[in-house]
Amino acid sequence: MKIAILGTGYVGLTTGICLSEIGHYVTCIDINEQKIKNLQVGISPIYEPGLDELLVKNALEERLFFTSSFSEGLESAEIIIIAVGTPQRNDGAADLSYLEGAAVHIGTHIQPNTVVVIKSTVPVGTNEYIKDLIQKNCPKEISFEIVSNPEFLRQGSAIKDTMKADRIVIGSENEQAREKIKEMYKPLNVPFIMTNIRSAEMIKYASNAFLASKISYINEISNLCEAVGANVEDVAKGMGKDFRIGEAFLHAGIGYGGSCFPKDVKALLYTAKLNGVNFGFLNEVIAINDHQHELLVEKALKRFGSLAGKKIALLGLSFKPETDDMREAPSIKISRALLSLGAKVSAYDPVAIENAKHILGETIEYSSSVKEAVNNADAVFIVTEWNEFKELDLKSVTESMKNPIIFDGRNCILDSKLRDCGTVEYYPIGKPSILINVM
Ligand SMILES: NC(=O)c1ccc[n+]([C@@H]2O[C@H](COP(=O)([O-])OP(=O)(O)OC[C@H]3O[C@@H](n4cnc5c(N)ncnc54)[C@H](O)[C@@H]3O)[C@@H](O)[C@H]2O)c1
Ligand SMILES: O=c1ccn([C@@H]2O[C@H](COP(=O)(O)OP(=O)(O)O[C@H]3O[C@H](CO)[C@@H](O)[C@H](O)[C@H]3O)[C@@H](O)[C@H]2O)c(=O)[nH]1
Repeated sequence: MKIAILGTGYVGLTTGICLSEIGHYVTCIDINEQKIKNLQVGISPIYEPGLDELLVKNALEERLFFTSSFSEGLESAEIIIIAVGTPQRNDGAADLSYLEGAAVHIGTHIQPNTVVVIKSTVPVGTNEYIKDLIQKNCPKEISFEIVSNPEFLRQGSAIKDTMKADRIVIGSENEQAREKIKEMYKPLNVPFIMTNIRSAEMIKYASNAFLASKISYINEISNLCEAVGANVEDVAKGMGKDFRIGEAFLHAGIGYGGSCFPKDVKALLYTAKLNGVNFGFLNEVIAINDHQHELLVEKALKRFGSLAGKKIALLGLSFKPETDDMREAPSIKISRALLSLGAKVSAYDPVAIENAKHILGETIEYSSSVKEAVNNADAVFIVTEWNEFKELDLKSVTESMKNPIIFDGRNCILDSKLRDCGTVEYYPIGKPSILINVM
């Protein structure tokens, strides 16, 4: 099939790669000309292990193309997928302006009998609104259908999540359009969930808000564990083995971040408010998460009394491992809080430093290795659970620090590693601190 995708962000690009990988001819279009120029020579705007190789492979096999020309990209497309951003507005609602821009371009170039798919995360009612907008921008009356097909991939494992998805949700009011989208995904051999358009739109927000709630729940349990001397990891394991609860998304830590959970929980809350439904539960989910972001600084203040003049080494900047994405990363709030308390911050991340510089500028120091970041530090904060940090030679880390003190925001250091490292003070989340003094 010939498919056009609008947007070459995480979703547009990885969807384009996967659809071409299963044999379709895909043209990705973006208004950002520099992104397109880079993609045309095989340079990806995002980091994910294995993504560059697949990008180049599919481009060389002439099934994956990039253009900033809408006429070229939309010409002869049987299916047009919209994967543009829907960021958060100041009032919490989803900003639909990129979608509205996409509708104008599609209206101008769409051919009869095309199926337009909205993959961007959009509030209930948006598919109908965008269909009308496309129609209004068509030079003449044209017959086309709209399908809601929300995306559930995670950053860092987007290709795998798409190729081996748990389900594909197709929301449509039209039998032929639904069958066409089923056909497009058929080679993936993934279960389909067929709904009407509004339910498909709601499934996406309900899923993200549920996962965010699960994280806030275990984080609040972890705070209680600390207060009563229990271990949240054992508690999560004991809970998760019950198949009705499940083990996933029960890792306590410094709260969720990223380009989706924060904005999508707020957008669902906004939809509830708009429709007169009191969804106060979500306010608690957000409040717990905001507090978790402050936890490492709170713990350090308790330990040191004052952080003025202290050097804190931040290990990890991206909002999660295997991505260079800094959107809503807890490291941003943590850095700013430390700076406001007079501390110096020295940060290391395997891939996110360039993106972090766009947000934090030169307010913090950037190190090119863990060794450089921790040198003479008063404390280490582990902010992102990169494998590199799990595998650290802790003895050499603590020996080069001024004080061998570690605040682990992701509980990623094994007890056995701590026992082998000599003198250390280790403060995890939701479980007892470990204080080892071999002197
Ligand atoms: N990032 C994720 O992991 C993820 C997962 C599932 C769903 N989503 C949802 O998918 C959507 C896209 O997310 P993202 O992270 O890929 O976004 P992004 O902001 O990283 O990328 C969006 C891209 O769309 C381009 N764009 C804007 N207007 C355009 C237009 N009119 N025509 C063509 N291109 C245009 C931008 O230049 C940008 O490159 C959002 O609604 C998001 O909530 C994201
Ligand atoms: O047990 C857990 C699991 C995750 N997180 C945090 O939650 C955030 C989000 O993690 P994850 O869900 O793995 O990453 P995303 O790439 O943001 O993916 C989410 O958001 C996407 C965009 O909507 C959806 O498509 C995915 O299904 C959904 O998992 C990160 O800050 C994680 O550190 C925890 O704190 N504890």
